Amino acid sequence: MLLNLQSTLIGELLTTKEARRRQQMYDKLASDDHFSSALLVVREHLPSGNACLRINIDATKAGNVARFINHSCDGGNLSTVLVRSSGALLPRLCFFASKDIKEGEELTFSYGEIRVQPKGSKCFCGSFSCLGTLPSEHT
Ligand SMILES: C[S@@+](CC[C@H](N)C(=O)[O-])C[C@H]1O[C@@H](n2cnc3c(N)ncnc32)[C@H](O)[C@@H]1O
Repeated sequence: MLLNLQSTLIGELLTTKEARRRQQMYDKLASDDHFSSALLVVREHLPSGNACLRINIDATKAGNVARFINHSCDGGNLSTVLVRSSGALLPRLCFFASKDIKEGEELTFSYGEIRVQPKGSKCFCGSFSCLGTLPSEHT
């Protein structure tokens, strides 16, 4: 069976100041193996490369099923797209299947390319292109 998947990430919308505060707190808690955060910083870029929009979505405490999607270094089987609906102040971060997904297959996407903490949290994506650590950026 092939899935036709479309989902939106729901979570708290944070100011950048609050996102930075929480990220520091989550990094400390991450030393405990049982803690997992779901704070995503989405940046939209102009063709010049400059960021023109930043959205901080924290689904750690309140969110929907999309908060359980793990990272894969090979890009996974989902793509993220910012979708704008007329009348909405902010775009929504939506996930679309980027390839055929078999029943029971784990849903994954790439959390990003940058790793500012080379000895950061270990990545267990298991893909051939796994870099060994999860993506990390200065928030
Ligand atoms: C959005 S949550 C994903 C769901 C999470 N695994 C859970 O069970 O709640 C993001 C967190 O999951 C963990 N995670 C996601 N992808 C991972 C991977 N490839 N390897 C190791 N941990 C991962 C990290 O702790 C990360 O901060």
